[in-house]
Amino acid sequence: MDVFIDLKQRLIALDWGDSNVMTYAREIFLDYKADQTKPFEQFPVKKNETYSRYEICTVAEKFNLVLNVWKPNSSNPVHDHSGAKYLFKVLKGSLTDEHYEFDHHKPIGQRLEKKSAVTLGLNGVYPGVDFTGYHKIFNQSATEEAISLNLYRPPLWKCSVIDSITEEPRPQLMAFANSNYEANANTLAQ
Ligand SMILES: N[C@@H](CS(=O)O)C(=O)O
Ligand SMILES: [Fe+2]
Repeated sequence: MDVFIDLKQRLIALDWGDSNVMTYAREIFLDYKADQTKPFEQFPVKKNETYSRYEICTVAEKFNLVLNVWKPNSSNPVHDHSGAKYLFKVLKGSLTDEHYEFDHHKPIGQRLEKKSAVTLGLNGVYPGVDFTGYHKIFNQSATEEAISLNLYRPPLWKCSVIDSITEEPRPQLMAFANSNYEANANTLAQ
């Protein structure tokens, strides 16, 4: 069952050349309601991972849609999106997004400065559409898994992670827990 088919079709129908497209995508995200009848069992956190990424849809040069499934008490490292803008919606549990400023010229221990934080509950949608800096997302719950649906424009496939010890940016390629999800944008377009 493709629980995201309607959402994908609405996103694909947008004009991705329009500079306001993320605002329209945000409206679509606000409209979309998580179905609470256990539709996410097909997306477990993989063994040895604290969170797993599932590719839901990629439309080259336009956007990609990624489902992130977070174990209790888990976080990703502070990272950027290589210039891609993003949005996300909480489909299960609650998640916090912290934004940081990274200054390579400062001494280690002071290079990352927390600028803001937002915590979103079920069906909460990230409030911005323009942020392209450094951030991390985490699940503060000690007991509950959390799930977010993240949208990136253009598609996110690499980022820079700030190493927690050296505080140097380290390039990283995004790996997906599903390598050939059946319902990609090409399938939809046919
Ligand atoms: N791009 C992040 C998820 S989010 O922070 O946008 C990751 O894969 O860890
Ligand atoms: Fe991110």
